[in-house]
Parts: sequence; C-alpha cells; structure tokens
Amino acid sequence: MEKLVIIPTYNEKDNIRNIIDAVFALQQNFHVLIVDDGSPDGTGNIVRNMQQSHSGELFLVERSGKQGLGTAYIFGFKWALEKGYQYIFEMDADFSHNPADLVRLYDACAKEGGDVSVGSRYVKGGKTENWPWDRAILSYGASIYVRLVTWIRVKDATAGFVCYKRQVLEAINLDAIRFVGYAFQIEMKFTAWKLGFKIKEVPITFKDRKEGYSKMSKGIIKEGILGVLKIQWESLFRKYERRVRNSE
Ligand SMILES: Nc1nc2c(ncn2[C@@H]2O[C@H](COP(=O)(O)OP(=O)(O)O[C@H]3O[C@H](CO)[C@@H](O)[C@H](O)[C@@H]3O)[C@@H](O)[C@H]2O)c(=O)[nH]1
Repeated sequence: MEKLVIIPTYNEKDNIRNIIDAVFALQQNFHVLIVDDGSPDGTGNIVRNMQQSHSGELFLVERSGKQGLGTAYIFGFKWALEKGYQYIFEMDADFSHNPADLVRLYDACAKEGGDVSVGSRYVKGGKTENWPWDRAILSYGASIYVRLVTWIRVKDATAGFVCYKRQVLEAINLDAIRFVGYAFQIEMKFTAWKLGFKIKEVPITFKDRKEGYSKMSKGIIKEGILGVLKIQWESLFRKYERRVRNSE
C-alpha cells in the first residue's frame, strides 16, 4: 500500500473505464480512489461494477452533488493518510494527463529528491496539445500571473497532475485549504512551497480531452484571480505579524 492515485470525477462516463484500466495496465501497484460527486451520468455505477474485478485496489467515494474539485481532493488526501499511503497522486479522469507519466512523477519524488512533483506544461520539454487557443492563453497567462503575484518558483502552478509525499500532506493543514476550483491547485503548491518542501517539475504533454466536457467556469476563473491575491496578502501579513511579535 504505497501509491494512491486520486481521480475526482463529475460526469466522466465516457472516460472512467479507460482511465482506470490505463492506470492498472502500468503494473506498478498503483491503487486508485475515485471521488465522484453523484454524477448524473452514472460514472459512479461504472466504477462500482469495475470494483468487482479490482478488489483491494480500486476504491470509490460517492458524495452528494457537485462540490468542487478542491474539496474532492481534500477528502481524498485525508482518506489516503488514514489508510497509510506514502505517495499520493492527483490526476484528471479525461486523459489530459497521460497515466504513463505517473511513473515519472513517482520517480521524481521517490528517487530524485522531490517532496512534491508536478506534471508541468511550462518547463522545457512540456507542452499542451489540441487546446483551444483561448484556453491555452488563459492557462499560460494564469501561470505567469501566479508567479508574478506570489513569487512561487513553480512554472505550472495551476497543474492538476501532481505527486505528494505523505509528509507534505501531513504538514499541511488540509482544513485550512479553502479554494474549491482550480485555485485549489495553486493554494496547495503555494502552501507546500512556503513550508519549505521541494517541488520538482516534470515536463509533460497535456492533451485536450476527447470525451466529455470541461467544468471550467467564470466562477472558477474569478476564484483564481482573487484567490491568488488573497493567499499572497495573507502570507505577507502573517510574516509581518511574526516580525512585530519577535521585536516586542
Ligand atoms: N468530484 C468532482 N470532480 C470534479 C469536479 N469538477 C471537475 N471535476 C473533475 O476534475 C477533473 C478536471 O476537471 P476538468 O473540468 O476536466 O478540468 P479542465 O478544465 O480540463 O482543467 C485542467 O486544467 C486546469 C487548469 O490548468 C487544472 O487546474 C485542472 O486540474 C485540469 O488539469 C476531471 O476528472 C473532472 O471530472 C467536481 O466538482 N467534483
């Protein structure tokens, strides 16, 4: 029981079977946890059926109603810590992330000194394929914006393909992570970085999904823009408070 891949799902009936099969085909002893938000398209039922042939390695948590990608991962992280997993992965259900790259993310943490590894589109060798131009610009613009505001030295801070060592998730106060959309991805990396953990970026090719639809929304973009300002402002304020306290 070492490696757990958490896959949050909402209406992924056309991807879920294939993505689960692709992870188990790696033959690397990855376990899989699906956190499904009561998908009306029956994603949860498909997983439940697959559990019969993947006993002890495929797990399903079903929550009632769409509650956001961030809370799905927080739920999954707590579940993973409780069960004793050492390496905990985030991955989308839609093949934007190539499951074969899980092994490279694992190596970056288990063999190459990373505490967190990030499947990165914006380091040398990384790229996106088939994304509509407006989405590609939004994502790249967001990555620059995050770096400018927070000074974080991670090029793809919004990436959703990540490996965390257990110690990182234990050190983060998961109840204090408040963002639910993709800003969640930024908040997690920012918090790990501030705690002094080493984040390694592994170049990947991110492909636009072929099946299903993206859950990106205006609310998620707004949360990202304001959220980044908020986490940096709060971090600076805490630093200032500490300095005042120490000088008293
Ligand atoms: N349980 C649950 N899952 C969700 C929810 N919203 C989205 N998901 C799942 O989360 C994964 C990513 O959602 P998408 O909607 O496919 O993301 P995207 O638009 O392709 O966004 C990608 O780019 C973002 C920005 O770079 C990334 O932050 C994100 O992780 C992802 O890689 C998919 O497996 C999707 O089913 C939710 O409310 N609840």
